[in-house]
Amino acid sequence: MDAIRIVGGAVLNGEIPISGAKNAALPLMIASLLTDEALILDNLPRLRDVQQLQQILSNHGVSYMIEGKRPGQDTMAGQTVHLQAEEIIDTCAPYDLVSKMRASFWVIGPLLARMGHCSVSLPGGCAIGTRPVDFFIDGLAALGAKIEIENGYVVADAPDGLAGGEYTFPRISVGATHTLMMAATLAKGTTTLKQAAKEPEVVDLAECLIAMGAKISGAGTDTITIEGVEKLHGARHSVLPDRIETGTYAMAVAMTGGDVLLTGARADLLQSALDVLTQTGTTVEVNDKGIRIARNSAALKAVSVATDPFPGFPTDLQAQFMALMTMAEGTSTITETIFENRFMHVQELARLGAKISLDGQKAYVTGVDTLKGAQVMATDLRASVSLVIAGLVAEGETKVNRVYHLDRGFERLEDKLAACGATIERISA
Ligand SMILES: CC(=O)N[C@H]1[C@@H](OP(=O)(O)OP(=O)(O)OC[C@H]2O[C@@H](n3ccc(=O)[nH]c3=O)[C@H](O)[C@@H]2O)O[C@H](CO)[C@@H](O)[C@@H]1O
Ligand SMILES: C=C(OP(=O)(O)O)C(=O)O
Repeated sequence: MDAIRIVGGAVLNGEIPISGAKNAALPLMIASLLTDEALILDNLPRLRDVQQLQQILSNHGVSYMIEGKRPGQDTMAGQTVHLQAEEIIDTCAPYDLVSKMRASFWVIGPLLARMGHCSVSLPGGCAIGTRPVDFFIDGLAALGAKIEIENGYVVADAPDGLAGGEYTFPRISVGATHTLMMAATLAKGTTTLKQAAKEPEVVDLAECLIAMGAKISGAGTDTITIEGVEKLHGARHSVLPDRIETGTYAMAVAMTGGDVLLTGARADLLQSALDVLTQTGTTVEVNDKGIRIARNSAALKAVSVATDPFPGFPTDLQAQFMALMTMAEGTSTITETIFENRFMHVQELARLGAKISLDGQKAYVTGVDTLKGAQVMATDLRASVSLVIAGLVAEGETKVNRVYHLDRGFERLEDKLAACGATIERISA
């Protein structure tokens, strides 16, 4: 199995192109199930989760065609992919496929809306908490579906189609908002979703659905209204830049020092994280090409953060920020409020010499002068990349095992960092 080998100590300088967002690409691909015409997605990142979802969608009958590059086009630019579900050939999403990633469960919304029936295995995804699906079940029931859980599958029926309804999410859920919004586009009548997620990926999906003929207003606020239509049609949509990839590289540069332009990044997608970085003493400058991150030899200041739904500090950047704080001056308190088990990186950061203590949902990180390279591994995607960030400054060699987690969500990670001067490579462990 591959591993990432890093020799710490290099300062990062140069440019890093930001890819299309994994967490927007996945629901956008799933939206292709809602129409028999082609959905063309530009700027789709090359990621393991995208490949995995392609397999799941192909099981339902979605054809997948990657457009060749035009002459002169950057070979590293995101892909353009045509997805077309001319016919749904299978309404069952089986355990083997769905158990590998959380987002695959979201097919339940479009399949039920288009076909009036489906059975979808309970999902997998990053091991960061129990991650129940009660909001999906209650929300789809509010749209008239009859739902049973049978042998690990959610079996959903709406033989006469879904009907518009009102659902208030008990707490903010990105995936349940995506799913109910997609389902409601083909329901008879108007649906109101209250306390909906306001994440940029929800807005991106809504924009794509609107381009497909859906009638949606309020995406990006906490109340989304969807007036059902009889049919959706094909459309072309470009996946928005990855705010978590952006924040990850921003923290890497803050960690090593240097000066890097994150090209194609959009500051409005992660303002809270950028504000926190500024407080650490890192320079954050927005220009017409993206976001420039720089830090000279001045020490990093410890800053405390609590994760929160958008526009708050994202839980998907919590591990990376913790890595940064391991080298800051003073003690930082990091509070995780979204997932109950998202501190799995703490013990691995400790292997590199970090000083972190845990008390329930709070981590207290006291900065140290040096980290030292070691063999580490993580159990989820963002935890894995936090170890890469720490490895970039740790003395000597760090080997990050279980690299498949990184491949789920970071496109060409080692190439992007190496191009800015990091000593990092993929090796066969
Ligand atoms: C592929 C993707 O986009 N994944 C993102 C998505 O995950 P995901 O959509 O799974 O996360 P949610 O927003 O649904 O989860 C938020 C909280 O709600 C709880 N909950 C959710 C649904 C439900 O039916 N019942 C319930 O209790 C969850 O356990 C969690 O505590 O949003 C998370 C929060 O920003 C991010 O960390 C993930 O990277
Ligand atoms: C938690 C994540 O992904 P997933 O929801 O697919 O597990 C993530 O992207 O950080």
